[in-house]
Amino acid sequence: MFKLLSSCWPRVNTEETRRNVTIIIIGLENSGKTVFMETFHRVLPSKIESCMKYKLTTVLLDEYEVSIYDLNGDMKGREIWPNYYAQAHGLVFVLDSSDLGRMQEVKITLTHLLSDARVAGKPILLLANKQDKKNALLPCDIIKYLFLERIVNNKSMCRLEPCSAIQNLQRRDHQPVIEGLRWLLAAIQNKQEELCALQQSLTWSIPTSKNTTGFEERCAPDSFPINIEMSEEKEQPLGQHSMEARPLKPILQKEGLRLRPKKNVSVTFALDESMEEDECSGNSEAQIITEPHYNHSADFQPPATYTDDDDDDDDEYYIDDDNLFEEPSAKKRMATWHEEEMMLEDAYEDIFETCEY
Ligand SMILES: Nc1nc2c(ncn2[C@@H]2O[C@H](COP(=O)(O)OP(=O)(O)OP(=O)(O)O)[C@@H](O)[C@H]2O)c(=O)[nH]1
Ligand SMILES: [Mg+2]
Repeated sequence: MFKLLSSCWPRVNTEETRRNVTIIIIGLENSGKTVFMETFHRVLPSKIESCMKYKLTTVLLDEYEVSIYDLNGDMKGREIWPNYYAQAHGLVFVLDSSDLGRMQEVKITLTHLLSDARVAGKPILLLANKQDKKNALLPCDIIKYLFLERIVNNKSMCRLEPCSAIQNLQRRDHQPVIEGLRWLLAAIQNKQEELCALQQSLTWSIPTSKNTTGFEERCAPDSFPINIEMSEEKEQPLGQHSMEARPLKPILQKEGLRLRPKKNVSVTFALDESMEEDECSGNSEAQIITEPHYNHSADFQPPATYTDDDDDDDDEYYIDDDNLFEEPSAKKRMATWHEEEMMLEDAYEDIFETCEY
């Protein structure tokens, strides 16, 4: 049934030391998932297998052997996604940043996804694709539109990576998406113990090729050379500890609390307890972020002041505490939304009626 489309797998002496990781790449149809897979296939040593329901690409990146299932995003395809949740160690969710009309659908789909027990606790990389398009939303806008702070309401680590699959392919600048993948792998490794415990507690089957090992094997010390010693605490049934809804504090990866207005930056969400002291120094910023400030009207009010603390004209801004995700460019864009804004305002009303946090 499986058709081997290509095989350019290099012989690696370190094969036995590679860590096997399974990832699913999902998102609405037309968001660009398959183009990303082409990128991975082009720039990384890889092999592809495909069948009617999915395309499996296995790539080598650093010390990892990563099996990535590219699942269709149409309604029929989405019905099949859950079959893969338990198998996946982490998720890539691709969204079309330029498709304002479908942001509500993205939000509902993401909310549904993240509330699934088989997904809870697993790291998720959000690729905010099609940033090459004129009307593409910036990360700060997307965070607001999707209520990301709230829907990533479990122990999941979440990174939002603005990117363009097409531009990546054309310019051969694959850095953002490869770096995003590296982040996901590192986050998976950090969560590995917990993920194994989660997988063992859930029994789901997934179609696998004869070349793909099952999750149990992947979790075995032989195939995942990290020495796993399950403490009694880790072996406790999951659900109370790891899936508990907790407030999240967004942090800006590497940039601290500094934003460059013209630059698209990655944004990582982390749990309170996983934040380092210096990542939320002063605490006041994070405190304000977790306050319930996503009320309907406030979201669309023009952002307040931005202050450039230094006089060096370096075009960087320190952002007021209560506007962490506002950038001047986003501010300008928000001011010019018309029909789309109205539509999304309606969507927000729906969301507030249906979502409990
Ligand atoms: N402008 C632009 N177009 C893109 C980008 N990425 C993908 N596309 C286009 O979006 C369309 C859909 O891309 P696919 O990769 O097939 O989308 P998909 O998410 O795999 O869709 P399904 O398989 O149907 O779920 C194609 O016409 C791509 O050329 C991008 O970064 N910028
Ligand atoms: Mg596709």
